[in-house]
Amino acid sequence: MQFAEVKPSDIAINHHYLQSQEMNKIFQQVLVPLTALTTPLQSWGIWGSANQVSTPEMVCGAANYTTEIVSLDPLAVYINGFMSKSEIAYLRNLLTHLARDDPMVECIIKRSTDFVGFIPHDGFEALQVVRYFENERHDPHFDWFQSPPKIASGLTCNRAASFFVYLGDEPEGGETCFHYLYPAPPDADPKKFSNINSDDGLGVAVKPITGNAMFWMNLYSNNTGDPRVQHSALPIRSGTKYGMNILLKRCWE
Ligand SMILES: O=C(O)CCC(=O)C(=O)O
Ligand SMILES: [Fe+2]
Repeated sequence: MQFAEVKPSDIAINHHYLQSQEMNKIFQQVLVPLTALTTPLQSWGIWGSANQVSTPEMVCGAANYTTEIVSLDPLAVYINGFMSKSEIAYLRNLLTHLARDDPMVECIIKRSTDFVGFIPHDGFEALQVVRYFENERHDPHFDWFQSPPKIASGLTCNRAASFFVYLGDEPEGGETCFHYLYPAPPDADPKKFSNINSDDGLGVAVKPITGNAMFWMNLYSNNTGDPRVQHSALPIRSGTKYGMNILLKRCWE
């Protein structure tokens, strides 16, 4: 089976990542601060651990996803059907007035908390929804902070792991590229994955399929950041892409 190859030169130089004032205004009141990665974390400690979470039966279906391990070390997992079409429709309809205690937000946090299982953590940051228009992209970056912030209690916190959930539409382009993960094997589903044609032979690109998600670890167990999970989003060639970051916190003394 042939994979469409993505060349490193396709990967982001001048990305425009939701920096317009207009977009910021739209999302400021929302659940969902559209923060750039460098924005200080206003929300440490607000989003909670499992015991703060209710089960909003009305809007939150039973988890109904399947998983495929993309990389064992660093751990990276592809999730089929992490969010259902109706959950995504609900989220996208309410995007501009969704409250922090909205049952759907609680549902997503609960599902994510269940997924991370035994991984030591301190709850989640506020959800971040991002939108890309044509030609927009996200340059190679880490989700973990190189200088992790100290919170009021004196603890230092960083992003232990990330989920990125594709919320539609399904644009041309817009793949999430992991530059240092091994390429997809020949029997991987080409609808979901393609390979990066890099000099070092590494790299996998994940296509934005609505409802599916990637999960990966950002920190080693000694809390230092793992450079192997550098990633980027390729430019949208046509269409629009919505996605959601669900970022797992970990704090230490
Ligand atoms: O848009 C993507 O595919 C990835 C986005 C991302 O890495 C981020 O928002 O931190
Ligand atoms: Fe990221």
